[in-house]
Amino acid sequence: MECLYFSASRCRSCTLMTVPYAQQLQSKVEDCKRLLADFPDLEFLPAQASSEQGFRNKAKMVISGTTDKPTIGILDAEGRGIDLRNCGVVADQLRAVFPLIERFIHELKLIPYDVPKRKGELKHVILTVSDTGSVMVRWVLRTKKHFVALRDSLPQFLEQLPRHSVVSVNFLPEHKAVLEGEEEIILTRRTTLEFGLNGVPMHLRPQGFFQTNSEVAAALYRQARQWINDANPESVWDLYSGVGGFALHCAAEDRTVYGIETSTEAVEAAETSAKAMELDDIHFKAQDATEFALGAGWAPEAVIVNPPRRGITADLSTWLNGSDVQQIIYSSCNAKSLARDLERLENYTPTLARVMDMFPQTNHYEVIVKLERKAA
Ligand SMILES: C[S@@+](CC[C@H](N)C(=O)[O-])C[C@H]1O[C@@H](n2cnc3c(N)ncnc32)[C@H](O)[C@@H]1O
Repeated sequence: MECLYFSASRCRSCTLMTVPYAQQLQSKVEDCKRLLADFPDLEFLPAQASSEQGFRNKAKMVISGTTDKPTIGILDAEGRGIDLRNCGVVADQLRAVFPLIERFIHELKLIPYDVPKRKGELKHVILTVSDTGSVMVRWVLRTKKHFVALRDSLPQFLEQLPRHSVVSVNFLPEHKAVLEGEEEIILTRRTTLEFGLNGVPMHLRPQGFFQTNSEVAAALYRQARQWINDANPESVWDLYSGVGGFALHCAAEDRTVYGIETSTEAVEAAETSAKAMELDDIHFKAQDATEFALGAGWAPEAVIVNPPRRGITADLSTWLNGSDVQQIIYSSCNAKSLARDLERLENYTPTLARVMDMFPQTNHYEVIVKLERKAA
């Protein structure tokens, strides 16, 4: 893919930008095979490719420059803004929102935050687009100074956005290299962005986690659903369930499903989906995954885990080894911690793996692995 920002050295985030896509995919599969080389029975299914461009459903943009001439993009090493509004990996529907952001910065006289001087108000805009085309816009402000202006202009702003869009304001008062603060005020009546991956309604709240590549996320959930349905377990736990993507895809008649996740907001979002799908034997709980497993007093037939980059805890691996769980599906965005965890899961044989290219143009990838319990 051609990127003028990359060739002009204005942005180097996409480290593989000059590598042909087929080669990128092949080297990710090779990297994954190398990291999982200690599991000789592991068969790799063909990798799931992604679109090369416009695949990111989320854009996290730093606002800098001035009210008259804001930059929407990143900061250079000195903390000055670099405009990246034509970034090719961001979804077209999000790029279409940038001119509107600029217009509202002008019209409402919003003052971009100046990092070196530690002055100004508007720090970032964080945008997400759902697969149905609705958009979530989050304005990240230093203080409440511009809040009323943003709130009062909401009707005009919403008029320019796709239907069912969500708008919020987040406050990040500290001078910190983070993207957002804890306090968030949702301005729209609608509080969640609705996705419909594979026809399954999923809801994202402003501070929640959602896979950043909708096309590949849909393929990931289909893969997990297929493996679960092949084994047809009566009970499934989805640990680290987020807004419930795996759990909701694997729900079926005569199957009990639990989704366990620490974020209460994500759990509420998952419950909204379950209600909309009229599923009764699916249960979401806000709890630490290891704590839940160790304290449950029973084990399901199958467990899905999709932890953050650090992987699952040693205690959870130990518990799984000693349980009656017959099948584990492990979806990981870090094959190194995955390799460590598969080693610890000594009572299971990893049998199938599939690289899912969630993050094209970078070295990162998701991989999903199926494990079967070894015969006693
Ligand atoms: C990689 S995301 C996966 C989310 C979800 N499975 C999906 O497909 O979108 C990891 C999730 O684990 C949650 N999490 C982090 N630590 C946790 C813990 N100790 N116990 C349970 N969930 C946790 C995070 O809030 C996040 O939603």
